[in-house]
Amino acid sequence: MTPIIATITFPLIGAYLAIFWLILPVFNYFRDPKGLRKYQKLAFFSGISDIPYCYLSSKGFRSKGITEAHKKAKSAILRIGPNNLSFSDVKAIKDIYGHSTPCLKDLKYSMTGGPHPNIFDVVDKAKHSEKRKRLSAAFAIKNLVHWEFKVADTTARLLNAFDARCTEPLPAGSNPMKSDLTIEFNHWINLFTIEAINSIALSSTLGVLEQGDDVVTAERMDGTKYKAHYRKAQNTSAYAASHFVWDYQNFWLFCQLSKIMPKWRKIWRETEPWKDVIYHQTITRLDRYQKGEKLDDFFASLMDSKSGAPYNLELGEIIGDVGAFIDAGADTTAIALTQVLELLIRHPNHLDTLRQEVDSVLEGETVAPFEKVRHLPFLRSCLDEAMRIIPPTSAGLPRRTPAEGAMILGEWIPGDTSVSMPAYTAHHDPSVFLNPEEFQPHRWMDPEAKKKMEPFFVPFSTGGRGCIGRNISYLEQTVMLATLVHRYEFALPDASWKLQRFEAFNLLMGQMPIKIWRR
Ligand code: HEM
Repeated sequence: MTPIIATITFPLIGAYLAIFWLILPVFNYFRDPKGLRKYQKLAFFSGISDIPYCYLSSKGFRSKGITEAHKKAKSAILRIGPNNLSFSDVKAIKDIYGHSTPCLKDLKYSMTGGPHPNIFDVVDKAKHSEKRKRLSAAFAIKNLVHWEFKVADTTARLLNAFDARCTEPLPAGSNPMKSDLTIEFNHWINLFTIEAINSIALSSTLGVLEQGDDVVTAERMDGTKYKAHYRKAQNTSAYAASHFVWDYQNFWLFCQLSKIMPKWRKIWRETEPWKDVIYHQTITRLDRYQKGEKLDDFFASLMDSKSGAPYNLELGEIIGDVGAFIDAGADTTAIALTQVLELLIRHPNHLDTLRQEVDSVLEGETVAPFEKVRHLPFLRSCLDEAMRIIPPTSAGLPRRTPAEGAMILGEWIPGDTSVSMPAYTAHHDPSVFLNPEEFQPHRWMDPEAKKKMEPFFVPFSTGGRGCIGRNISYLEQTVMLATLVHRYEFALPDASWKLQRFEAFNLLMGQMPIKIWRR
């Protein structure tokens, strides 16, 4: 930069920052047009900037941070940004997310979505209903039977990998040797959920379970192909956005500024293949469709109505929705399965109870048949209790009040305000879940108690924008957990070992090295 340009540029940047980051926000804070100044703040600067919330997000567990901040402030409503309110009373769930809420998905979704909104990030109610209706049959509980054989087949492929990595039984009371920790469970279970969703959604087999890694083909729109890390690209995309997206005004600027740092340049580079993986998966399946192959998968429901009439969607929309399935449908279920296994290994009494229940219905099958295990009450209690204690999507899902405002928790919240309630906060409310920090699957076994807890158990969110893949996830989780506990014994490195997490959009899990051996 020449000295003359520098003399003009730096004062301009300085003036921009002073006006838009300080003078206007402070002026608006005191002018208080929406009356939000009465609420307690997450941090000293939360009334004038979203940076404190971005900072909390960058620390890796914002849902827990927000839960603690509500407790510390002894307040059910917390101002977490100039135009952003967090709620901690479970009664707010219905107001913000319930079927009759007037709130819509917040700006976050359009900012991180692609050029064609997909079923996950589309904001407009009518457009969302149209998409959801098209896909509802494919996701319906009565149609699970279509996907069961795909899940069973993928489970059997994971067992091949696990059988090959089995070790000798662990002598009672000892810790495994490092060389016996042959399975990084979170890695393998992610490969399983990646294969399962690609099979269910696109009739595609990637071969990652046979390879033991996440390397797949990515394809640019000009047709050039290259090899890319599927899971790494997906997770890094969520990781990168989660640092900056909460400041809607400055999101783009923060992303660009971050690229000054070599660490962030590398991170953004690693995100790039994700769109090319989605493109390759879509184009490959589209080619099979155009050649007249009849396949039973989500893609088929996206292309033609039940009577066979084509929807004639634009390619961009098809790519968008395929991206939504394979993005939303893999890591969430993998997080749930890693979490439940960790908790069960740490609570051998519950693992024993679960084994007895599963063993009582299985008769030598390698993969647990869904029909035999789907109604086992303790199995379902273990899955739900793990998703209660650590919801895979723990953080507050941002919604926006309509222009005319909305009643939340008995308070009138002005229009165009961001509002949210973290599932983590709801699931750790002691007035609903007694001793919320304890893993107690039995809490779900009493039908009366269950009825009281259920409205506030929201790992899949709730209402019209609740998870459409819930039944499929339960299918995968139920078959996988029953199969694993029936076939293997497991051990963690030692009692002090801790599972690492980073909350991007979902609560991504770190490595979980385990020793396994056949029962
Ligand atoms: C344990 C597993 C899962 C959890 C915890 C989970 C959680 C959620 C949550 C909390 C939402 C609402 C997101 C928001 O409002 O921003 C959601 C939406 C969604 N999920 Fe899941 N999910 C899981 C599995 C799946 C699976 C297997 C699929 C299969 C494709 C899937 C597909 C979707 C889609 C397409 C949406 C958007 C629905 C809409 O807006 O109409 N999810 N999920």
